[in-house]
Amino acid sequence: MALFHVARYPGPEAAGAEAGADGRARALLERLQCRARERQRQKQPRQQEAAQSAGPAGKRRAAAAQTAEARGRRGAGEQAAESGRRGHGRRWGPTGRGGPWSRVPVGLTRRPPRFCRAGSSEEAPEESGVGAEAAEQPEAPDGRPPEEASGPPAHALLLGGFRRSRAPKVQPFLPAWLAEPSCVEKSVTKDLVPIEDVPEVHPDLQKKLRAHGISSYFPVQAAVIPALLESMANGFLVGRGGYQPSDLCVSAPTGSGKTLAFVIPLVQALLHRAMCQVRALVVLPTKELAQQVSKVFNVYTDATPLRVALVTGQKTLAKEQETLVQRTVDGFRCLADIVVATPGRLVDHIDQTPGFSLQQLRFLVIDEADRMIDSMHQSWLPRVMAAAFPREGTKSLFSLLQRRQPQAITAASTCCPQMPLQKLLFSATLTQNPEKLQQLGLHQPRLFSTGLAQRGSRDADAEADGESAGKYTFPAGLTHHYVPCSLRSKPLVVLHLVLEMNFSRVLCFTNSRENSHRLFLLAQAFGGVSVAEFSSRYGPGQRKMILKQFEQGKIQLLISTDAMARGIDVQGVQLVVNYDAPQYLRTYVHRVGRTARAGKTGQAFTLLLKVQERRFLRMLAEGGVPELERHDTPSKLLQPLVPRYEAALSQLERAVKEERKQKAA
Ligand SMILES: Nc1ncnc2c1ncn2[C@@H]1O[C@H](COP(=O)(O)OP(=O)(O)OP(=O)(O)O)[C@@H](O)[C@H]1O
Repeated sequence: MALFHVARYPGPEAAGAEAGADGRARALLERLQCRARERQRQKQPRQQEAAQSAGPAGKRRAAAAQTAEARGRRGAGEQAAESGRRGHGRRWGPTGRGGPWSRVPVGLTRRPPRFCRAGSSEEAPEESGVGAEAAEQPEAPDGRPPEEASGPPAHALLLGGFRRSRAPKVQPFLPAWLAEPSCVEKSVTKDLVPIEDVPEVHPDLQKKLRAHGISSYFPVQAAVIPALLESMANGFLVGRGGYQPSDLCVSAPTGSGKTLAFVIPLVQALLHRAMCQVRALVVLPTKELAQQVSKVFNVYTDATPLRVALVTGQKTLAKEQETLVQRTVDGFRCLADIVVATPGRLVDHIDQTPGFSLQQLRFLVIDEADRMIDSMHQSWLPRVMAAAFPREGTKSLFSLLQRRQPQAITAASTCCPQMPLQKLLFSATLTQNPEKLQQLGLHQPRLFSTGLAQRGSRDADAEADGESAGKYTFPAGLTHHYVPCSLRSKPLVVLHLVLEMNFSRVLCFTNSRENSHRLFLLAQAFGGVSVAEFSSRYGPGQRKMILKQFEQGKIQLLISTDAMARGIDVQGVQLVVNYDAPQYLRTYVHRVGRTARAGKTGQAFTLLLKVQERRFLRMLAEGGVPELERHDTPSKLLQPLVPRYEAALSQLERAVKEERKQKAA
């Protein structure tokens, strides 16, 4: 089983922690030295005074104390110099060579400092450990503790008297729109709104919704659809008085129906457009997701004049160009009203497709917005904005409607009708970090959220970048479990879960392509379960086929990398297994969100090694995951599978060798 790599959490055992402890040790040591020197400076006049008043005996004691203290300072100075020389390497105790304790590595010691009496109970464990290294002295040769040996007298506190005061917590300042979102019910089984109760939606669209088995709107749809329709009440143009509609951000759990929350209003807004122009652009992180969203658009634009183009790189550039523009005698004709794209391919078309124009773009939807913000380094958004807002003076067929970036409203700016560009952000894990959101240049944004309002702004700083403070909400029908197991037994536990639970669709996530492939080969060799893998080893066409077969129930166990963790909506996934525990809470949210969608129930099992347990469970608890149920798999349950498993392992070894040979050839 050494063939499987397991991503380990960087626990205290990890080398990184040791390096971190070194850095902290050095900082603490410097602080201690500084304080000791200061205390000494304050003490010196008092000692001299006392010595003068106590006569020759007192003078001797004072001199001894000073000598000892100087010795202590020298020792600490050497330590600091030594640590400076060695950089981040492993360092040794302060008095250097000789003493029986002196070769204890700094990062490993956890004893409290003997000289740090005051305040030592308040210190963080790492700091206590480091402090012990910094301040501790060797025992005297006669075995007496240093206080009793020839060092300084007990009352001469060399280092100590310091108390670690808590730094006041900096409260974040959140803009009002983030701090006070419009609250949305998180459960899709509560607060459903019958379709007829939202009369703003076009009757044809209502009919289509019913035809597809949708009789009520989920809470996020009931909140967002009317808000969006209202913001476009003035048609494509800016409202009277220069009114520009607000950008919208939507944060709602996985499987809560966010896709229809933008598809319905966008289709309705474009239903009566006069000319075909690209008015709506939807950007998504992966080809599969883009394909899924374009399918939903196709359903609701069917039997309308609206055209949807998918640009993801699945076809050649030329083929995609044919769906976007057509050359005419006097220029180009646009062929798409709605473009669904991945960012890279979109930029290719902006650069290389003659006649492809975003100057009439009215809606920019950024789905899986937090992931898209992470990919901002690709500069796709500035490229889209530059294409959507032409430089002043550029001649255009639609110069009457030529628009400028939102700016201060003046009498002059309101005299020409302008088409606004409204940004719509959607995610189950939308960041609340204002700095990150600022990169999107949102205009008077409005937030719809299922979870953040209850927590208020206080927790938002914890959320700022990462993964804590109970900020995410999960589908109500999802139950979370963890399975303690060893590295050796992990594949066996997966097979046991799949066979024991007898689910027709199980999605199993690993942290790498390699792990997915080997687990797939092993499960295949084990037999008794129809298994496939989904990763970048396969081309888009093959991946599409695999997804289809999985949806049809032809594949019982699909082993996947995180390529499938986000947004993919496969009906009837009952069980998600995290073969490798995800490293980030966001990843966990999206992986387990492939089950328990649209009000259904589902289960998530995470396999945890002993070293991962504490940290992983803490991460989830801080992130608002309902308590995980422990699911033990005693060896007597696994035992019957072992002989087949051993045989499968041998087959796997052979298969891996064979693949290596083929690669090398
Ligand atoms: N009002 C509704 N009634 C019944 N089913 C619905 C409704 N709205 C959406 N659905 C179904 O719910 C499922 C999940 O919807 P969708 O993919 O939009 O979720 P999501 O919120 O985008 O999830 P994720 O965050 O994982 O991308 C889809 O299969 C969709 O058809």
